[in-house]
Amino acid sequence: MAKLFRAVIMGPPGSGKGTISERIAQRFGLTRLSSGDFIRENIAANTDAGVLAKTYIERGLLVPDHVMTRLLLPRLEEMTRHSWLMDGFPRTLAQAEALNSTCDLDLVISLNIPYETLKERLSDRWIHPASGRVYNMGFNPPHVQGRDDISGEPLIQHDDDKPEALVARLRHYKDVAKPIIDLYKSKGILHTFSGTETDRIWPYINSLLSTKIPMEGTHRTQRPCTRGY
Ligand SMILES: Nc1nc2c(ncn2[C@H]2C[C@H](O)[C@@H](COP(=O)(O)OP(=O)(O)OP(=O)(O)O)O2)c(=O)[nH]1
Ligand SMILES: Nc1ncnc2c1ncn2[C@@H]1O[C@H](COP(=O)(O)OP(=O)(O)O)[C@@H](O)[C@H]1O
Repeated sequence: MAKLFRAVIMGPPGSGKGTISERIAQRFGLTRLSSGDFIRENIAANTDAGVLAKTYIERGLLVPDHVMTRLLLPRLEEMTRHSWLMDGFPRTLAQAEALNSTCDLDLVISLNIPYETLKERLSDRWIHPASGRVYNMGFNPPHVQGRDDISGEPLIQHDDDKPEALVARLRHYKDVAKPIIDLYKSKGILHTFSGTETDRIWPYINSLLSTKIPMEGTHRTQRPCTRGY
């Protein structure tokens, strides 16, 4: 029987996590989860955690670990029938440890992309906030300028994609990601992909996942997101 599959994708801002997650979700039928989208949904719905999270995001800060885990872990525990890929969580070692005590991950993808490449990409990134679809005016422009391909709704640019904010984000990523990457390496589930172009990295990710993920339509088992099952 097909086994459910749970994975995390990590990488600095602009490394292509959103773009690659979307491809993985389409190709393998995984549910794509994004911590940022989830927080934005909670802010829009005015939940207690959303209101609290907003006060941090507005100041350009990470949402504290206890708020993130309270928001996300119950959601993951509900996903007993879906294979999923998580983007944006864990972002600290404490989050990784909390996830580890709730869920057995099958695989972690870590993207290793040069700084100059990241800077170029992010200055040209546009997003459809409702779906999380990302566009780049050179790499994958929308069919109609400024509009999402599927909904036709307007695209927006995040303030923190500006160059001055980016340097600090990248430095911060390096510091906090190192212990998380070490943790997943020690568990033997880390796969690192390096390069300057998503289209060149994608075939390697695709072939790795083809050997690991049951294809869409074969998700027959139920697997609680709890250790020990
Ligand atoms: N020129 C070029 N642009 C790319 C390539 N791959 C992705 N992009 C574009 C799409 C976006 O506009 C931007 C960043 O990609 P993503 O939003 O997928 O990155 P990621 O989710 O890691 O960023 P985040 O953590 O949300 O800031 O770069 C590539 O190979 N070449
Ligand atoms: N795992 C997380 N831990 C703490 N804060 C988070 C986490 N994921 C998202 N956030 C908060 O939500 C914001 C938006 O997240 P995201 O959409 O991933 O965009 P970005 O990382 O590009 O800022 C982040 O800047 C951060 O404040």
